[in-house]
Amino acid sequence: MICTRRNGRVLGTTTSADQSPISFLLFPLASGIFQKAISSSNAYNDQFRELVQSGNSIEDAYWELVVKDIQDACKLFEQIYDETDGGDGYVSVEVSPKLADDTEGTIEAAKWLHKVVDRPNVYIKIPATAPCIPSIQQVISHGISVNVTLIFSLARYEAVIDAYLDGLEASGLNDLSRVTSVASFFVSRVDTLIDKLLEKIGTPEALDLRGKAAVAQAALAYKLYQKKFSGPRWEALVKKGAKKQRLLWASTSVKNPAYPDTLYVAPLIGPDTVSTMPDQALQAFVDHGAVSRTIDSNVSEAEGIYSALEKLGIDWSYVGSQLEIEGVDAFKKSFDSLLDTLQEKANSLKLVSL
Ligand SMILES: O=C(CO)[C@@H](O)[C@H](O)[C@H](O)[C@H](O)COP(=O)(O)O
Repeated sequence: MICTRRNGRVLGTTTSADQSPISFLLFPLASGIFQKAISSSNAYNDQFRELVQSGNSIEDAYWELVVKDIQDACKLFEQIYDETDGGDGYVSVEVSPKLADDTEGTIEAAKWLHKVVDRPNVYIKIPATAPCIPSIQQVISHGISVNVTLIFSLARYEAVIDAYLDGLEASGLNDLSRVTSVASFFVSRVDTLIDKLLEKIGTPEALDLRGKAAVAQAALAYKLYQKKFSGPRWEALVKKGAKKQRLLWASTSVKNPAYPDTLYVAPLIGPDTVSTMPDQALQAFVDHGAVSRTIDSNVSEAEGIYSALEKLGIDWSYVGSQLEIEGVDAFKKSFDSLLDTLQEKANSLKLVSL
C-alpha cells in the first residue's frame, strides 16, 4: 500500500491483494479541503486579490483558483497516470453541489470544468442523485472521466454502473481506454444511521447487528461490481479498451470509538478497489492493518447480515435516501461556507467584492 501526502495530508491510497506494485490513485479536491487550505494559509492571497480586483465575483474567483490548483495537481500526478496507462494518478474536482438536482446544469458544469482544466487525468465529480444519473451517462458519453460520489445503496450503485456502461456505449468512440470512472460508495455513515435504528428496536438480535451493516453492504456492492463487469455486454466494451469503473470506498474513518479503528478499511480490500483514508484511518491501518484480499472472502455472511437487517424492519431504500439527503446537504453547506471564507478573505484583504 502506498500513500501520498501533500502538506501533511494523505491524499488517498489504493490497497489491493493481488496487484503489485500498488500505486496511489486519486487526489480528491472537495470544498471542505479547499476551505481549510484557503483559510489556514496565505498561499492563495495574491491570485485571489488579482481575481477579485479584475472584476470576478467571489464564486467565479473560487472556480479560477480551483481550476489552477487542479491543473497543478494533475501535473503532479501525470507520471503515475502515464506509467499506469491511465489506470491511476487521477485528480478529482466536484461540480457545484448546488446542481445536485439539476440534470442539465450538471452536464454543462461537468463539460465546462473538463474543458477548462484540460488534463487527461482529471475526474469530474458528480453526485449519484436520481437527477444526476442521466447527467453521468451523458458526461461519460462525451468522453469525460467521472468520479461518481455519494453512493449509499445497492440500487443506486447499480444505476451508476448502468449509467457508465450506457455512456461508454453511446460515446461512439473506437478507443474507450481514456474514459474511466470510479464509483464512490460511502461506508461508515451507513452504520451511523442503521445503528441508531437498531438501538430504537432494542432487541438483543438488533443490538448484535450494530456495526455490521456498512461492511456487509459494501461486500454486496463488490459482488454486484463483479457481476456487472463481466459477461457479453462488458466483454464487447473491453474489446474497445474499456476499463472497469472501480469501486472507491469513501467515509472510511470510524465514527463510533467503540469499533475497531480499521473497521472500514481492513474488510474492504480487493482488486480494483480504492480506499480514500483520512490520516486517522490511514495511521491505524499502517500501524496494525494487514493487506490481504478480504472484500469477497465471506459474501454469504454479508448476505445473511443484509437480510437479517431487512427482517428486523431496516428499510435499505430509506437508509439510502436519508443518507443521500444528508450527504448532499453537507456538500452544499461546505460549499457555502467555503464561499463565506472567501468573502471574509476579500474583506480582510480590503477587496471590494461584487
Ligand atoms: O466524496 C468523496 C469521494 O467521492 C469522499 O472521498 C469524501 O471526500 C470523503 O471521503 C467523505 O466525505 C468523508 O466522509 P465522512 O468521513 O465525513 O463520513
